[in-house]
Amino acid sequence: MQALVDAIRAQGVILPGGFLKVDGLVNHQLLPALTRDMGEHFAEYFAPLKPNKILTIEVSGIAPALATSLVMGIPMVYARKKKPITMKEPAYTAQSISRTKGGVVDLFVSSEFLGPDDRVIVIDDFLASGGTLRSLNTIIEASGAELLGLGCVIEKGFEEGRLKLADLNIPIHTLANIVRMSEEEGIVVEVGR
Ligand SMILES: O=P(O)(O)OC[C@H]1O[C@H](OP(=O)(O)OP(=O)(O)O)[C@H](O)[C@@H]1O
Ligand SMILES: O=c1[nH]c(=O)c2nc[nH]c2[nH]1
Repeated sequence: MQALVDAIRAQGVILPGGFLKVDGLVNHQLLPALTRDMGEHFAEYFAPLKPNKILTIEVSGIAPALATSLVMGIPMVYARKKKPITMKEPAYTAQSISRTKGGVVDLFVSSEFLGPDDRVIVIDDFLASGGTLRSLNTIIEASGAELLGLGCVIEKGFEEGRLKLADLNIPIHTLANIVRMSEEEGIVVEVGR
């Protein structure tokens, strides 16, 4: 998605530890036209798989997942990181590592909104190590739903999450790929794959 690549080149900042700050378009402020385009790209790519549900994880996955759900006309469910008292049991749970905040987080999805009838695509903001998708897949498997594919806004190709998830045997589609980034070279980014 060329507009996303341009926005990353214009606004992306390299932070210590191999982190990319894109708070102006993905992780803090959201841009309506860019976010709508993300949804349209994911919807077009995943429509042939005929999903009936989108799963994401709070917080930064919600915007691209909702944009996709609006175009596809299917519900979007987000895994919660704290179990509210309103959540109906049984809830499926898995642990994941928060890359930006550090530490282990618990993820919860109620059986009320995910089950054996669901054909699921996962939409998230970043694909880095692939650990988060692995955790969501644990939840999907426990629920009896079927995982059809993964869409992420930004892939950090140098972390090789795509390779690490190869055993899942699902299509993975990203909108921009960070090939590498360093002080010397800056952010080397290309249209996703
Ligand atoms: O492929 P991975 O190595 O798992 O990294 C990707 C995950 O890291 C971030 O989550 P995080 O909890 O840090 O941030 P958020 O609260 O902004 O969603 C991001 O939102 C992805 O879910
Ligand atoms: O804002 C972010 N920047 C990153 O580099 C990253 N990697 C995983 N998750 C991330 N979130």
